[in-house]
Amino acid sequence: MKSKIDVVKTLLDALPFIKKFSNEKIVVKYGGAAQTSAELKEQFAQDIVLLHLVGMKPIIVHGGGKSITTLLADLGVDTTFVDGQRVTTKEVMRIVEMVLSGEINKEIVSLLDNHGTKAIGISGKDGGFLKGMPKDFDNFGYTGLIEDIDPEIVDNIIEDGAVPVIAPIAGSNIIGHPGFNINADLAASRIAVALNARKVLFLTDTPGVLNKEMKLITNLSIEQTEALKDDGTIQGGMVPKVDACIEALRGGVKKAHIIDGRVEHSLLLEILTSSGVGTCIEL
Ligand SMILES: Nc1ncnc2c1ncn2[C@@H]1O[C@H](COP(=O)(O)OP(=O)(O)O)[C@@H](O)[C@H]1O
Ligand SMILES: CC(=O)N[C@@H](CCC(=O)OP(=O)(O)O)C(=O)O
Repeated sequence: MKSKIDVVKTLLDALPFIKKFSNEKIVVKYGGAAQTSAELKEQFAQDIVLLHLVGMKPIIVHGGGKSITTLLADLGVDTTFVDGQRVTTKEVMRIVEMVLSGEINKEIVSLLDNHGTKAIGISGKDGGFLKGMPKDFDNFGYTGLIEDIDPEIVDNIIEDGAVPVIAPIAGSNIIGHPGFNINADLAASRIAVALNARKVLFLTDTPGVLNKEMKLITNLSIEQTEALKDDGTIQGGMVPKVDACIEALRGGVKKAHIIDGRVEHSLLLEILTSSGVGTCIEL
């Protein structure tokens, strides 16, 4: 058991990190793969509440790919992925919006609320936050890219002392358009850049970026990351994730981390300790 002085030391160890990141915006991409158990979800909420209470400005962008795939299967609707991105028919788009905006977004908001932090859930359709455009309509349908961001609604939520919780769906300027399904990793990086975030963290279901021997790579430059994509070491869902890290870094975010959302309190370990966890990508 820890002695009382050990407890104090743990708190003091966190002090430089609290000073460094206090008042800074930190975008946390909470992937569907890291939302697997009720216990992990609770711990994630506690981590966000603590970061918020010590003065940081966490912004959550969530995924939910696994839940979307499960509901589509339950409904007997086929779904396919190309390079880690879902092909989104009009029918799939309805389910994507139900799961992301209707279910997961509100679940995260309630969790944060239950732990004592005011949270406001929106999708990119709210307040004209994200405007999308087709990635490649013929091959991907309503899967989109972000064309434009108006950060005002999120800045207002932060100013109001709440944590923004964002579902990665973009609106359209065309009347009656169903909107766009945006890969949550790519949404997180664009949002991090537009909001001048200091850091972006991606919580997922692997220890970080793994090499061909399945060992964790703790630090990567952009060039090294591109090389791992080119030689096929990085595949599937990790492709949009590292693309998102690179986009965030090129847009001025100082560090991008890919960390294991299955590890207890991985967010606090990464942000408030010197040991860090997962893969850190920087310029
Ligand atoms: N080099 C790699 N290192 C780690 N994971 C990889 C790598 N290449 C492919 N992957 C895959 O990427 C997955 C993470 O992406 P994804 O399933 O989309 O997660 P999330 O729902 O968190 O966005 C991992 O579970 C793993 O199967
Ligand atoms: C275009 C595209 O692929 N959109 C994703 C959106 C959710 C997501 O990105 O969820 P994860 O972060 O849990 O993978 C999808 O439909 O699954």
